[in-house]
Amino acid sequence: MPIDVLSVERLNFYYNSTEVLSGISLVIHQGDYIGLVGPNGSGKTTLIKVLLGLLPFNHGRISLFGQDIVSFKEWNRIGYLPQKAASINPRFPATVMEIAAMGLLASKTFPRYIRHRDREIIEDTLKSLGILDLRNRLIGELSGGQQQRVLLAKAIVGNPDFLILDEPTSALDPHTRERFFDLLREMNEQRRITIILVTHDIANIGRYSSKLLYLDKTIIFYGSFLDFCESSDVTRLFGSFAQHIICHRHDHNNRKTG
Ligand SMILES: Nc1ncnc2c1ncn2[C@@H]1O[C@H](COP(=O)(O)OP(=O)(O)OP(=O)(O)O)[C@@H](O)[C@H]1O
Repeated sequence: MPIDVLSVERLNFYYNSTEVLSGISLVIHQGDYIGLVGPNGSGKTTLIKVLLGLLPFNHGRISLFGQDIVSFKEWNRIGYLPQKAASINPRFPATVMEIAAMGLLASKTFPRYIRHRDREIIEDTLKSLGILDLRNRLIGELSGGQQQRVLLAKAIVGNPDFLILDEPTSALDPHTRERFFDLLREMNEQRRITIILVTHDIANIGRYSSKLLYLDKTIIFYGSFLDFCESSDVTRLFGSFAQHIICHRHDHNNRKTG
């Protein structure tokens, strides 16, 4: 039986005494591509940080690749792009190539140095994100969108099994955004990489992901787009307008591609 990429049982998380995540239970399978949506302050980033072991949770249980998070060590299997990619120290003395290389070094056992083949992999990744020509520039000298692409390169260069992206396209121009989503689709469909994508772009989310996770402190909806679009519970909860916005684009894309 295949091992679940992620399993969460009855998770609760508090900041001080304020409950931010309540009774979260979910299972993510290999190859799932999940759009994580919800209003501002609904706990999306907090959930991601808890899943990455960056915040200690109060109650519940989390397993990654079948192992309890408490003893999990294979963090190199997970690529992560944090939300505030643009808040880079302008004096950070690393080039684009060096930042991207960090994502590859994390997955290496000793000796940890970059070989010729690694350099090719890094350059291919930079090229796929349209930033190969920036490879020798210092990260602090780049624009917000360029910096975001560099951090994306770092997150995906090690070919992770599980990719978690917190609003990855907020600083990208439309052309780069489309290229980026094509790249994610290829990683998901051809390499079966599991993806969680946090986004506020609900009008387009159905074009990219296969499942929707709607969070508002607790899970409001988690399932396929088909279920979301056909559910009368969803209509009651979100209103037919919001449901239509999400489902219309999904239908449109299915017709286009299918
Ligand atoms: N370090 C912190 N200390 C205390 N409260 C926090 C902290 N970080 C976030 N919160 C609170 O936790 C709640 C969830 O925040 P979180 O950033 O997870 O939401 P989000 O869904 O990612 O929001 P957004 O869509 O605006 O990015 C909010 O009420 C926020 O104010």
